[in-house]
Amino acid sequence: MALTAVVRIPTRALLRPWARLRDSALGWMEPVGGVEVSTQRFGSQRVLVEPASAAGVAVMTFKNPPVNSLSLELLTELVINLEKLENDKTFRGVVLTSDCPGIFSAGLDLTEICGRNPAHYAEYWKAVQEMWLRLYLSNLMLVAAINGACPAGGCLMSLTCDYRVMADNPKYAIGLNETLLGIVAPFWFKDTLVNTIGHRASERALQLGLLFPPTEALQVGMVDRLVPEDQVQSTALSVLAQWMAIPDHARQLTKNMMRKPTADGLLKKRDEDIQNFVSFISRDSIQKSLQMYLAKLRQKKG
Ligand SMILES: CCCCCCCC/C=C\CC(=O)SCCNC(=O)CCNC(=O)[C@H](O)C(C)(C)COP(=O)(O)OP(=O)(O)OC[C@H]1O[C@@H](n2cnc3c(N)ncnc32)[C@H](O)[C@@H]1OP(=O)(O)O
Repeated sequence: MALTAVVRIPTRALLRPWARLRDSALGWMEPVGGVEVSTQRFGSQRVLVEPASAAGVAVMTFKNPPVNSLSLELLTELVINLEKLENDKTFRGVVLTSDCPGIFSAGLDLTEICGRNPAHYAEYWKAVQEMWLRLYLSNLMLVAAINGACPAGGCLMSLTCDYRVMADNPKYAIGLNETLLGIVAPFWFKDTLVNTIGHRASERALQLGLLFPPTEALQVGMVDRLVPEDQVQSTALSVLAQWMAIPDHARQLTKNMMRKPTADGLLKKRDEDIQNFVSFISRDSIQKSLQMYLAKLRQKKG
């Protein structure tokens, strides 16, 4: 469709920005009693979903350049697209990957947690929680095709998947590096890591903010397989093909049995976790650390 084409947006979507994002993210723009707007205003989508050639499988590609940072918009689109895939019973498995060369995701968008107000921090953190809960408890089989750097929130996102394939390129690294920024990975980040690589390895990795190159990530169990860069997505798809042989109901119940207690840890105290985040991130000392870190990232080029 040409960028200037006119579509009708339902009035409810104009009244509620969240609904508008929903509609634009998924192309659910129904031609019912609204006002006309140009699609140009909704042109760039941050999460692409394409059916793969194998039946029942989709590829979800994050497209939020330059580094796929987890902005509020990206998080929102991700959750909405996942929900849409879950509701469409033809899909059983999804590969999560990135469209940004050399970067899977740079993690939380630092501009969302730096220099904003408490209400924004609360809204943002709720969206981060939602992303984690939805991915971690998804009934779908999720395979991360990690085709680039994967720090912090990017690593968390990949850890919610059922299997991780990473590009065997020593330039890339994966890990929860929060302490290097002077911040602390929350308990549910920690729990997700412990469930993946065990307690001792997590303790060391979290305290030191370790970013593992691919070979070490494989050794510690943070990723399941390394392949040449150009085979990451095809390998993820073939892993999914193997998982598809398992009856869904048995696999889903097993996944839920393994993960629900961890998710319940957050579900029981979501509001408290938001309050803790807001008061932690609003501290002057934390804001200073984040500003310095962002400035360092920006200076790299100069
Ligand atoms: C009690 C409860 C307490 C709770 C505490 C809070 C818990 C918070 C939990 C999670 C934290 C996070 O996820 S924080 C994010 C951490 N992420 C990182 O440390 C990664 C930072 N980025 C990089 O290392 C690199 O950018 C890269 C390896 C991902 C890519 O390198 P490359 O050289 O290709 O690109 P640049 O570094 O030049 O970056 C390009 C451009 O993007 C900006 N950028 C990078 N990362 C982020 C980010 N995470 N958020 C926002 N913006 C980012 C970077 O500044 C450059 O911008 P400019 O083009 O303007 O210079």
